[in-house]
Amino acid sequence: MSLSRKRILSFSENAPKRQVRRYENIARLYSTRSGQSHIVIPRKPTGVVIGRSSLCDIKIVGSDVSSKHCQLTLTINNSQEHLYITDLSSNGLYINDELCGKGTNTLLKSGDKVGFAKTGGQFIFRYSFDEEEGTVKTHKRTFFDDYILGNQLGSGHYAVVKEARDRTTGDIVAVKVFHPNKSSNGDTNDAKLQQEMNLLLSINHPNIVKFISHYIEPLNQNTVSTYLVLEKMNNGELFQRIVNKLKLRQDETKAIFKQLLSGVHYLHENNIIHRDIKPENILLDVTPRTSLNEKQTGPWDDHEYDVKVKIADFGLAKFIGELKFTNTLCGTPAYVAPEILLNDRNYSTKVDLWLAGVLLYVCLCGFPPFSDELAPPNMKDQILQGKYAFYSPYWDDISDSALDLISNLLVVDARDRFDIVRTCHHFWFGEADQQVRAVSDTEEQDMEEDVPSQSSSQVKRQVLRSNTQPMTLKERFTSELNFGYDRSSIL
Ligand SMILES: Nc1ncnc2c1ncn2[C@@H]1O[C@H](COP(=O)(O)OP(=O)(O)OP(=O)(O)O)[C@@H](O)[C@H]1O
Repeated sequence: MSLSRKRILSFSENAPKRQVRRYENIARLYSTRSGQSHIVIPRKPTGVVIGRSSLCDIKIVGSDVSSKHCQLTLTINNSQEHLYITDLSSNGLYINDELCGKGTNTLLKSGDKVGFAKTGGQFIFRYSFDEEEGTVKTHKRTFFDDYILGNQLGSGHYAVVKEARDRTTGDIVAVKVFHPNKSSNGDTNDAKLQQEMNLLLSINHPNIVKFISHYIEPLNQNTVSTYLVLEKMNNGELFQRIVNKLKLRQDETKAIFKQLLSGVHYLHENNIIHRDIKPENILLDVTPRTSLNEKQTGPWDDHEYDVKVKIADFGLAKFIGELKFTNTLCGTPAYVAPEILLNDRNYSTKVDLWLAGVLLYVCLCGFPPFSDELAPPNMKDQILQGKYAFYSPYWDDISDSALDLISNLLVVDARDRFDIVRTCHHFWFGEADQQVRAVSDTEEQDMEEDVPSQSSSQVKRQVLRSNTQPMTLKERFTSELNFGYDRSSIL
């Protein structure tokens, strides 16, 4: 008889007066020491206690093992069984060489190393359904089955973002780990959510950060953590590019916007409204130039061969809840469309065009069109009234056609605002980059001919009040750094 069989017997023998009940196995602990027996864990609904006492369900030996060292508890989450291990010991329970701490609950994953104090031995934990072929029950793969988590890339309001490596392909991805949420109870909303997730998973466009997969991992009996696996972008955010350069050239902005609007168009065709387009959510992948003779794909910096622009964070409300998402948007209103501020539930895809207008303004002059420095009125009222201007000297060298486009995007009444198709076809995009790069007298003449007279009346060039000074993104970023960096409060 094998030693592991003996362990099962010791489990059954602990209930001599009751009917001996045999439970199916749920997992095994494989000893890392040769000669030491493995432990078989039964699927006992009331939990399994492991310790030195013969009253335990599973008895283990070791001078510093506590009489009740730990308890394993079975939970079912999203139709999936998991075991939690609770540390009851005085001398320590170790998971993956880390001390758990008395009273703590830890979710066990296949491959975890479990140590019982110093003398109780070390074991590798595996769920039975991970290793038994032909069983009816299939173990839904967990995030940790598929990926190895790496360094943190950053953090936002709702999540931390980490790098991870695909265990099978070796591909590097970005993983958004959302702050823990209450676990669901499998109601009909789950089916709807799953449907919406499937739509997000099907989104495939060169200017949208690819959504690869998602996992809902239980943290304990009541909470879950969602892992969103995303294509990893390698060169940071548009935000940082604007901060580094103070503002972007017109030709560069145009090349970035052509890509960005192509992504927005695709989202709108799929009935997805982003609602949070801002420089932090536009990520970049830069391919360096191999030599200065290599022809660039666009008006990029000298060392850059190509800059790919991708929109991140679409469909976020699905993961964090509609109310929380809208509240967060309205908490940092520089980029919020008026209809969202007014809590109009009938908002449309036009919301994203307002945001594109704000972003275009920021790219070209380096500061946002609505801010408290420009008060009165306060920022919220500036947005609700559509009160902004193209201040001299910041906008002096920017072509009228760019101003015309912004004027057609920052329109409070969404019905009168440009939609994505009109925006993509705006004549600013047709202007030759060469002309825009260095504004010349000839160019100004050419553009005057281009600009329809009706649009030029909307262009509001204005001289700033003498006591007003708009703060650039860079100045906001630097001053926030001095007071402890919370980027979410910058814009
Ligand atoms: N797919 C990705 N590839 C590489 N880095 C990413 C990716 N997604 C997010 N990041 C980085 O992770 C950090 C946090 O991103 P996250 O989206 O959580 O926050 P945010 O968009 O900056 O703010 P919030 O979500 O609060 O609006 C950012 O610095 C972002 O650049």
